[in-house]
Amino acid sequence: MPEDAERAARKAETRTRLLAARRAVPAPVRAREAAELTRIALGALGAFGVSPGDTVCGYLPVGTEPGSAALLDGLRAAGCRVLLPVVVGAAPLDWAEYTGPDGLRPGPHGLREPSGATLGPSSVGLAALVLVPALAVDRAGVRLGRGGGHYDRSLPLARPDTPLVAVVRSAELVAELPAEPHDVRMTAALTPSGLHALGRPR
Ligand SMILES: Nc1nc2c(c(=O)[nH]1)N(C=O)[C@@H](CNc1ccc(C(=O)N[C@@H](CCC(=O)O)C(=O)O)cc1)CN2
Ligand SMILES: Nc1ncnc2c1ncn2[C@@H]1O[C@H](COP(=O)(O)OP(=O)(O)OP(=O)(O)O)[C@@H](O)[C@H]1O
Repeated sequence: MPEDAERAARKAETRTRLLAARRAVPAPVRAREAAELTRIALGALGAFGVSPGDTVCGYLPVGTEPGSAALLDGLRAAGCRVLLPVVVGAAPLDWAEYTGPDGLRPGPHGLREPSGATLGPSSVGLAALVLVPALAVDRAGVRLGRGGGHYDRSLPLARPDTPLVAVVRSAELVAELPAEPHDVRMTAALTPSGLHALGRPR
């Protein structure tokens, strides 16, 4: 098998294994982990250089993903403007403001997306912090996502000094993942056991 096809097959297999492991976590454990993620993320805003009035790009978890709407509500209560991704085919992600649970409508892949105006793909460049959904992340900051390449096309539009924080379960922070040239490196991992700096600080 050519090298690329081999790596793609390995990544697909890893995604299947990680999603199955997430599904095996009992709902009460997931809820406890989500509460820890909220506590740790809100406690770390100052360390990330995020102040009231700043914009934070987050995401609404789908299925068994770590995270919660409560984390987004907490960011808003801390005075942040929260943007959520809006999928537009294979283009870089668009973004729209999260105004609370009532301002959402169903999107693709079981996602809920803001029903308000989209702000354009470059609005990720307004973010003081980006919380990035991931299936796994390694110590060097290499992220494994859903396989659509959405975040890899969008994150180059973030400011170079903006922390890019992958949100994962503790077992999903791993020693090494297969890296590709287009992979945008994460600067930290947010897990229910704490925040972990990854790769080289930026
Ligand atoms: N919450 C969240 N939002 C996101 C992403 C993500 O990974 N998580 N994305 C990252 O790029 C983009 C959307 N890409 C996605 C691609 C596939 C699936 C997916 O496989 N959904 C499952 C249902 C969820 C599950 O049970 O795990 C499905 O369609 O069956 C979700 C999002 C932008 N928004
Ligand atoms: N910057 C980019 N420009 C064009 N294509 C890209 C870019 N980044 C990734 N892709 C393409 O997207 C596909 C999926 O990439 P990858 O496996 O890294 O996705 P992922 O990071 O796991 O997914 P996601 O970000 O959607 O969660 C690959 O075919 C890759 O070539």
